[in-house]
Amino acid sequence: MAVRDFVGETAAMDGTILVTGAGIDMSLLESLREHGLRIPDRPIQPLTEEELIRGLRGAVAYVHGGEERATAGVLASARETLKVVAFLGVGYENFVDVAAADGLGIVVTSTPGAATDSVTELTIGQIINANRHIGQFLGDRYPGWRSPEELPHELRSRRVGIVGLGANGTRIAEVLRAFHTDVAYFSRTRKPDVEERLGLSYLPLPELAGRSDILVVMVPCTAETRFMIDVDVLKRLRPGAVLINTARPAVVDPHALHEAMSAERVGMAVFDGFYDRNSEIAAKLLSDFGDRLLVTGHIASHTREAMDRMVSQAVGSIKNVLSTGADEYAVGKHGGIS
Ligand SMILES: O=C(O)C(=O)CO
Repeated sequence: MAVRDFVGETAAMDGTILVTGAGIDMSLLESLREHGLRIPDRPIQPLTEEELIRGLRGAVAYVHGGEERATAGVLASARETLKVVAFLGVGYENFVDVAAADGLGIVVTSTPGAATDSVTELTIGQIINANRHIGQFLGDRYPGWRSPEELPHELRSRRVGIVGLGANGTRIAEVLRAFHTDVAYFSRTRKPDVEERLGLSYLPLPELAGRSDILVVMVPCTAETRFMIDVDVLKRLRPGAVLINTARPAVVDPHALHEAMSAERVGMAVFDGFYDRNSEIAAKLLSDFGDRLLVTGHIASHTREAMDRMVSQAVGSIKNVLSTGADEYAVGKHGGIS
């Protein structure tokens, strides 16, 4: 389809835009009216596939800011009108079936960099929280340490390993270095410039785990990274280590985590977003480890600044796709950064 036809068709369609999620400033979408899109009053939070399919009826664009899954079936149901899915965030892998979208000619975009500071803040907050046992002493509880060995350590004397040195991993390393923390990393591709700038050392994953008091997981969840933090990695951690996973839960094998927490190899684990709560292993982890397992409800990018940045970036991407069929933040076969 020629670009002009594409634009003309879109404008003539007077289609809608489906917006999902929470905390989205809808006024940031106003300029999409120029592209013939009707803007809804508020985002919705579809809970079921049927609700999502219904929400997508007549939609030309879809801002995905919620926790719903745009499966192959969902996307196929919208194929007549849907041109673009703008995912708010970078971890789209388990939320949008990009291969199916590619097959249907629907462009999927993401928002790299928009939430980096927010994700970093939550991660650093949880590192400090876990390292200093803040949660344990809330309510004016006095520790009464039985020995000096029980005392927590300053970050200056902790060894942190970061798995994944993308934008988020790099920013986390930068902040940790401000605490004079010893930081090493593992990444699919080595980053000599970052190593030099921040004084980081690179190690293969097993070695990285073996020297880490705190292991931070910051990789997308793909076929390659699913369960990459497995029994072998966890058993190498220093006893009582802290595992911080503010990326995607499934990067850590939950059965291996249960084993490592039972053996107190992992002293504390932190997740932002968790495994399917209906699964037996999720229930077991939550019931067996109490306040050694800290779980937040996927809030890493939930700040006003990150949300506004992500929505503005998504609006730019939607405009590009509707007017040219392409965008620099497109993922999958449409290229771009991921
Ligand atoms: O960027 C993303 O995909 C996030 O989920 C941030 O938490």
